[in-house]
Amino acid sequence: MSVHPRPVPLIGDPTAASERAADPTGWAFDPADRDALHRVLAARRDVRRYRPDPVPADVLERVLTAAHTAPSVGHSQPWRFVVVTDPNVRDRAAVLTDRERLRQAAQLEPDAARRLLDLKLEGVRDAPLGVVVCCDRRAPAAGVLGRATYPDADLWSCAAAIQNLWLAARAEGLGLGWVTLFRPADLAELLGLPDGVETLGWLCLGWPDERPPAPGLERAGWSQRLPLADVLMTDRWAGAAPPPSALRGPDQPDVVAARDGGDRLLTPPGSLGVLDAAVDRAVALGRGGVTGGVLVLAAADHPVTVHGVSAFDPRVTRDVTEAAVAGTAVGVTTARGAGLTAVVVDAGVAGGPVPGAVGARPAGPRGDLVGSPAMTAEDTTALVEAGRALGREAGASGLVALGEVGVANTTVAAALACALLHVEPAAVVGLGSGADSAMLARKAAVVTAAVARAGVVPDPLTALAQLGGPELAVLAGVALGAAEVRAVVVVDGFAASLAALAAVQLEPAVQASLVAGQRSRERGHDLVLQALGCEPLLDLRLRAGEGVGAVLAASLLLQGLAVRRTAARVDR
Ligand SMILES: O=C(O)c1ccc[n+]([C@@H]2O[C@H](COP(=O)([O-])O)[C@@H](O)[C@H]2O)c1
Ligand SMILES: Cc1cc2nc[nH]c2cc1C
Repeated sequence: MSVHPRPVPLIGDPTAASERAADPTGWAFDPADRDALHRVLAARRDVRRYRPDPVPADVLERVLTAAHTAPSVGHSQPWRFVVVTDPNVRDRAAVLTDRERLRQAAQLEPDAARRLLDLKLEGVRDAPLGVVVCCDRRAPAAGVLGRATYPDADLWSCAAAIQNLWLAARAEGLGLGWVTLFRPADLAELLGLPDGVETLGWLCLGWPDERPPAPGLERAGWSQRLPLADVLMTDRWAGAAPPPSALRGPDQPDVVAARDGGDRLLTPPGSLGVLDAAVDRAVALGRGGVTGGVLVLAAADHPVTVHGVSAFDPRVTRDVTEAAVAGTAVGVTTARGAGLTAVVVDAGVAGGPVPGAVGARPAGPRGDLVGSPAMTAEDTTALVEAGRALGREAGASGLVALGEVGVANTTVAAALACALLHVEPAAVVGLGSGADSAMLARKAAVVTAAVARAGVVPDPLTALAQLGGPELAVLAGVALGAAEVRAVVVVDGFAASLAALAAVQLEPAVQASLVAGQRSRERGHDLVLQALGCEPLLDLRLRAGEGVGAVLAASLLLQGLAVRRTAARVDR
């Protein structure tokens, strides 16, 4: 293997993963600078008394620049600083605080009220400058990275700007007092703020006429700084039960080592995109050396076919399964081309056991979902366990691809999706192997009725028993067993992905073993991939089932692993 000088980017971070690994602490400031930072943090005070002397423009610009250097959600920089020097505005603001002070005191018990009135809270009148930090909230939260989930993160960003301003002011010897004794609407009106712009209060800024060694409220006995231990918890809220889990994802050093390995190739880091992420995953699991794998193809029929929900006769399930055993069905043929072997599992094909297939068939009654559960709880558990054993075995040496065949199982999968994802049938009912609009409407009605019959579904095993199917129970088990032995599990289309999702809901660490092979043509598949947190390698609008997408992706992954093993390296 050839070794080349490391291509150093001309822009951005020039450091190499090897340098960072050799000295993880190499980004630190020297101890004197670090200690200075901590001195500033400890000496920051809320100042309420000021000298009237002006703040020089260059000093003001430094502290405002510090504020503007703050972190912000999605780099949205939502802060706007209104620097108030006009005595008219300042005096009117001071009146507002006078009012609120008395109103707040009136809410308190008499003694507490007197203590509050003893405090000098406003400082607005004495400070030469007022800085009103405003948050411009007019951009829709969903458009800002990180704000769709935490809509108030823009306000927190402004609070971070205030903290920066405060610390920078302290380093200059300036005092700052953060006053929130305002009705926000009053302050907004005083400053003429447009709708959608909110204030975070008024910052008094100027040379301090007090140099408090400790926080004023602490000295006045309102409160004490709590010991750090009182506010610190580890992993979970104190007293909360740990989640039961038998499996673990790869250790963090292995995750980082996988990325380091990628960084040593003669190519820009992550240049293979989604494939690189999948390769990293495999390497972190200790599977960087794999050169093959197994397609586990699970087959079953479904009583729900009586409702006219598939474009095909149920007999097709058996035909495909027999062809798979013979090595000629589309899925196993594709697997062979990809360098994978196949294990065909008969998880309940109608017409009796399929010769040559591994048998893992339900013993008890099967239901049509609408009138009765898909299968019994005992059968569900047994099938998951049978799958688990197969997964362990298949995963011992290589990749494990999940494939299924079962006429009408896109209806089954849609019902299972409703239970596992808490979504409406309309979001997950799709064309399957070729429904028309009338059949789509029947599928939606069947799924709706099935979900209503099943009622509240407390856990994934119950979901599989009530609204799933035997091939999906087997595949959920395969994912569990393969993850147990740290194999990479390549997931196929809609139904196979729901089996993987059931496994993840049973054991969250399974997710670390998953690679989404593809985004299929089926309507609800993307929602399932989102819930899995997996970006698919391929998007070919496949609707072949049988693990076709999984093995095509597995082939790509094997190529990616070979590249990772054999491509030119850089020297550091
Ligand atoms: O993988 C998919 O997302 C996918 C999408 C549509 C159809 N299928 C296959 O088609 C069959 C189910 O389709 P259907 O219309 O009978 O529910 C089943 O055998 C699946 O393997 C698979
Ligand atoms: C022919 C046929 C082959 C399949 N393979 C997986 N699902 C299938 C559905 C049909 C209908």
